[in-house]
Amino acid sequence: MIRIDSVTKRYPDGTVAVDRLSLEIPDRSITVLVGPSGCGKTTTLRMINRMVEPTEGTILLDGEDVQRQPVTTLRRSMGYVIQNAGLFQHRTIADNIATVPRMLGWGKQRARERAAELMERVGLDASLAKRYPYQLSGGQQQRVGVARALAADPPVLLMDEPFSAVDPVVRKGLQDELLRIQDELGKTIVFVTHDIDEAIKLGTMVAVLREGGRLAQYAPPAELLSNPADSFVEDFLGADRGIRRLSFFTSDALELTTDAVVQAGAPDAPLTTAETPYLLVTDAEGRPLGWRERGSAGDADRLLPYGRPFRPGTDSLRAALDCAVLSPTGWAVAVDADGRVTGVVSQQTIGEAIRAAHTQAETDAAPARGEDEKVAG
Ligand SMILES: Nc1ncnc2c1ncn2[C@@H]1O[C@H](COP(=O)(O)OP(=O)(O)OP(=O)(O)O)[C@@H](O)[C@H]1O
Repeated sequence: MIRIDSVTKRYPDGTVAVDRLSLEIPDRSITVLVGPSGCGKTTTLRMINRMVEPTEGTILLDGEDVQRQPVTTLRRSMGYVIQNAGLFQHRTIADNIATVPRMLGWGKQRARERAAELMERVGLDASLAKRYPYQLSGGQQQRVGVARALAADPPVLLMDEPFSAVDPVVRKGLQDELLRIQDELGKTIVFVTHDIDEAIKLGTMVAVLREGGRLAQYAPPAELLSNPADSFVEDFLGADRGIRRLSFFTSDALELTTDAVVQAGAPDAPLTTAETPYLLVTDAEGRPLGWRERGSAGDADRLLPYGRPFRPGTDSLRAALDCAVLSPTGWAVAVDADGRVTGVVSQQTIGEAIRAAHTQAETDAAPARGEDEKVAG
């Protein structure tokens, strides 16, 4: 575990970049440092691998002060990824990835095999191995940066705004890839970003820093969204935190109804509990085609679009609500992994599920707060 214990960094010109920061960074999870420009994120990250030395305080790695460890040994246990990847322009992709293994004395063949293995892991086609960085897109270069940092299999990855320079679509791909790699490899990752949405998506724990390098809040993302510590954190989280919080609630408890689902060509189902004036029409395989009004013939070309369906359990309540809001009927369509309709659900039912999820979250949080009060008392 990495423990940052009351660390301060004062640069020679007097700038206090980090002010008495304490953080326990859990093993095998992603901890995100987020905050406005100049709040000391990069300085904090660089103190972990001693590219910057603290003025006061200690940083412990597995209980040992990093100051007491030789810099080279320390850095070998920590992969480092930066914005724009920082690749060696005169070396091929494979050689870039194999840099650290070669430095560690691995043979050429073994290092090359490791590079090929990592290219596959980060989603790069093997045909790119012999290219040079300038022959790759920004997103591909960033993947190479991640592969290079993983090459010697270090337990820790330090990532400084690694995805900031690419467009939103590529960025989303890189974030998803990082979460997948993290699931497979279980690294301890410290990730710096100024983008709160990225922090909320990636972080198991999120440290929000404010200017002057002071910690504003350290909490799991769902807790940040539900209980921002103060107005600074609240402003930093942005306007629609209530909606974003719904991403952390599962949709698997939503009560779906199949009463309003009919196959193309079938007559209306009798009015039942699902008293929607619309029926969802599916094809013979059960895939959604669109909505038709009760009593209408339901020609395929006159159906109302059903919007984007959601998958109960896999997708969150936010996704379910989004489907319902986008649907012209106000009902969301639920599908299984094969895209077959498993039922429909109204905005009203989703609203009830949201209220129930909030109540549950508060009940779950209450005993923990009680414990705190006991300790404080
Ligand atoms: N070598 C240095 N000498 C003096 N001041 C520095 C030095 N490096 C950083 N600073 C200052 O320390 C503060 C924190 O900088 P740091 O780069 O850690 O912030 P950051 O949160 O990573 O910012 P950004 O998001 O803009 O990259 C800033 O005020 C910066 O100007």
